Amino acid sequence: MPANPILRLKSVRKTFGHFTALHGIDLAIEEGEFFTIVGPSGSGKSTIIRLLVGMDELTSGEIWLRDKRIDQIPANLRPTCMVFQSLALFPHMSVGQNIEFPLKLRKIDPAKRKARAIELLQLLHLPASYYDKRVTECSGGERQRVALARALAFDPEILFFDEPLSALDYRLRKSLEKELKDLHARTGKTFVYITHSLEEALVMSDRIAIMKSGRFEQISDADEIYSKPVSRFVAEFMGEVNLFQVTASDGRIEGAGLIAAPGDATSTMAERITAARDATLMIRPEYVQFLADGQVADFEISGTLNGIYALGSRIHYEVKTGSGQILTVEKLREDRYDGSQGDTVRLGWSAASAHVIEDTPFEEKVA
Ligand SMILES: Nc1ncnc2c1ncn2[C@@H]1O[C@H](COP(=O)(O)OP(=O)(O)OP(=O)(O)O)[C@@H](O)[C@H]1O
Repeated sequence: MPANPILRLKSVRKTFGHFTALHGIDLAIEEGEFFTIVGPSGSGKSTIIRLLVGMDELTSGEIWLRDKRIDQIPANLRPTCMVFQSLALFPHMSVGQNIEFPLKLRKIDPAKRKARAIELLQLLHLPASYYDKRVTECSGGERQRVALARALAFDPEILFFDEPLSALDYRLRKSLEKELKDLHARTGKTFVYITHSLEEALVMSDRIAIMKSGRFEQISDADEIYSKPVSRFVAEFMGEVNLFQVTASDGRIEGAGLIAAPGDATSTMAERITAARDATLMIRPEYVQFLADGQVADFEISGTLNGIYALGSRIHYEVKTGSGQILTVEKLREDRYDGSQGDTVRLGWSAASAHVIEDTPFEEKVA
């Protein structure tokens, strides 16, 4: 729970007829944080943003901006700002006029407006000469920057982003991700960003909320979500993963052909597995080793090398176990495993690199 939240959602529910899009969610976002909400299509990301900026009404619950309740305040009076997915720049205006628009609304005099617009162009790495350029003559990436400059000209308390990069090509998206992160650091503003792209979330965010069917499954930093997911859903959403349904009795872990070496390393895990109603052992592909003859590991499993896939700098190996499960092993190109399809292999990993998922859904509690 953040110490100094700028934005708080308390039991926010949203229904459309009989359908519940948000199930009473709680959330607190820290001042100056880059907070990303990520989840599959239809999980409720846009619904949250629409409620936050006032484009739609809550069914029940409250939204607070610092110590002020804002859910009943009309959109145009909320001190927040949204960068739309479709940019909504004024096509008949120049870049400068677009950026200055919010300042003009506030009746700031022309010389000051222009100075601020040029400052913002520079902040967004656009040349000052773009001030007189027509928006229609800008590229897609440049328009995104102009839209961001205009959003910053509003000087909002919080900037909301609704998938602003989704329409751009891969290279441009990658470079704008880094620029947005950098912009966040330079402005010190609070950014709330929604995306269905996990990669985007990982590159930019201080914290990530994973959404599923109108609820948050987990809210944490990227590292924790990746290495300690609270559910199978989060584990799989965060990338390639090997999962084993396991049970434990008398300190021994069993399941799906796994061999767990008894001892200190696995006994704490065994206790957690015994206590859990439904436990899954998780190991990411990059932590799995091909074991040499005589080599031992905390966890071991045998199988047949089923496929080898070169992915540029990395190689993925698919191994089929005795129970028919397909496991993935990832190696860097320089650490490639020297084997061929059809080989019998032994895989192993340490208890420290594995994680037990107790499959209890997570809800952040807000005081
Ligand atoms: N006006 C509406 N009337 C009825 N159902 C709606 C309405 N708006 C959203 N929904 C439903 O609410 C759920 C959440 O929608 P939302 O747009 O928030 O999802 P999302 O996570 O943003 O998805 P995407 O990534 O596809 O944009 C979906 O099942 C959607 O069909």
